[in-house]
Amino acid sequence: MVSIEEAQRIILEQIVPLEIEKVTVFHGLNRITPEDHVAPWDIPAADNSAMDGFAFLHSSVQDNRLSVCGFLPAGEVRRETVPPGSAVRIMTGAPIPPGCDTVVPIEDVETDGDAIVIRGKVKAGDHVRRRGEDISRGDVVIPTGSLLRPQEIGMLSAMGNTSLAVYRRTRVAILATGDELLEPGATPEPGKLINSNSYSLAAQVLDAGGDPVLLGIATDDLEATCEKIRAGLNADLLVITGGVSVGDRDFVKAAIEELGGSVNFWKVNMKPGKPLAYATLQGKPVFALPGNPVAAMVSFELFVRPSLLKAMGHRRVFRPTVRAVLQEPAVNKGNRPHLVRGIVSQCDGRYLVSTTGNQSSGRLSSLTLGNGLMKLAPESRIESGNEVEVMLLDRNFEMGLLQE
Ligand SMILES: Nc1nc2c(c(=O)[nH]1)N[C@H]1C(S)=C(S)[C@@H](COP(=O)(O)OP(=O)(O)OC[C@H]3O[C@@H](n4cnc5c(N)ncnc54)[C@H](O)[C@@H]3O)O[C@H]1N2
Ligand code: MOO
Repeated sequence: MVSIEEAQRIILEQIVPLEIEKVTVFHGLNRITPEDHVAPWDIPAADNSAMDGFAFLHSSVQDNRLSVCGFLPAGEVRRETVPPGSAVRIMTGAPIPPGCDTVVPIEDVETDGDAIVIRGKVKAGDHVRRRGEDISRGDVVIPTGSLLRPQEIGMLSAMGNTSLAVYRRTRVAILATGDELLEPGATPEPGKLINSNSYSLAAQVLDAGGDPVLLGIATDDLEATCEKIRAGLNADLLVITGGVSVGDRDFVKAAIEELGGSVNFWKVNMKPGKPLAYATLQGKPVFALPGNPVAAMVSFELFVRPSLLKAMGHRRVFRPTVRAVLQEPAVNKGNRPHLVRGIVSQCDGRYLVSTTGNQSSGRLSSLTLGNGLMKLAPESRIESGNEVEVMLLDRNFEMGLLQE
């Protein structure tokens, strides 16, 4: 049995970045750039006005008075020099005309016929945005390995890109196994239950930026399991749930081996998720996750999600962790590290955490009620009021609430 950390190390060592594809700029959102993006020109391209106002030469002002000799909207260029003692009415974004070095906003002047009188103090260079003050030609603006957020998408567009290279999305084939499973839409008869794992896992794949491919359900039969796994081999990575424990009808490991794959390890020292098997089949990583709905999702979080992200070029592949104050005692009587589902909240700048109650790994509501995982060491007890480390599964609880 390997530890969680050892399992992550073995898996992540084998994951290599996927190929690169070209996408339209805004489809690059949340993807990773495999190349440096260098500024092809200065932005702004010229000194320009930051305000709707009047442009003039600061040293030529006498008695705060300037005569107005023209109008310059954004999108136009004035080539004639503005004479000393004169000002041009200029709109935000218009290039500063020759002979000027300063802008005064409209609301800081009084009009007196064809002249303006500046109220208050104006310093030379005020309200002028300098050429290249955003980015300068030749700057590496977005380095290799950067995550493309909306601001990077805007910057790439400003740099003239209409398409760009990103790492391809990981295609993840998802297979559920078990004679007891029905697809959603059916009403469970005695002995049957609905396949929820395929959909929670597909959602986890989407959430990580991957591309899920649903293979359906394999019945508990070696041949049927082999056939379904074969159908998933054109994906980049396979995720199978159920049939990986020691039951008489647990065929997943045997099917992988039958198809020529090799199991790198089986069983991780954790609860839930212990029976996880990690295999390689035709060069593809195969994650055989336990069937219990919580075990499947928690082991996806710990092992599959970081792998997906690494394959898509990400370097930050692990969920954030915070220290939170326990609101009740937490006990792990077992001999495996226990990933206890918790409800994390914030109060007066501190994180608080309580458990989601019954931690059965068949109880999916232990995840729907919460937003974090705390790892309790074997045979340990942590008293209320002590701090524990919690991995945050989402940060929605930190968003500002609408006032009713
Ligand atoms: N004798 C032992 N029995 C079990 C052990 C063990 O060490 N010795 N381990 C237990 C643990 S821990 C887990 S976790 C489960 C995992 O077993 P499998 O991966 O073989 O999963 P199944 O037996 O196929 O299913 C377990 C459970 O989950 C339900 N399930 C399965 N697939 C789905 C799905 N797609 N959607 C929703 N629910 C699903 C299934 O009906 C079972 O109730 O084994 C323990 N047993
Ligand atoms: O470890 Mo199993 O994964 O508890 O349900």
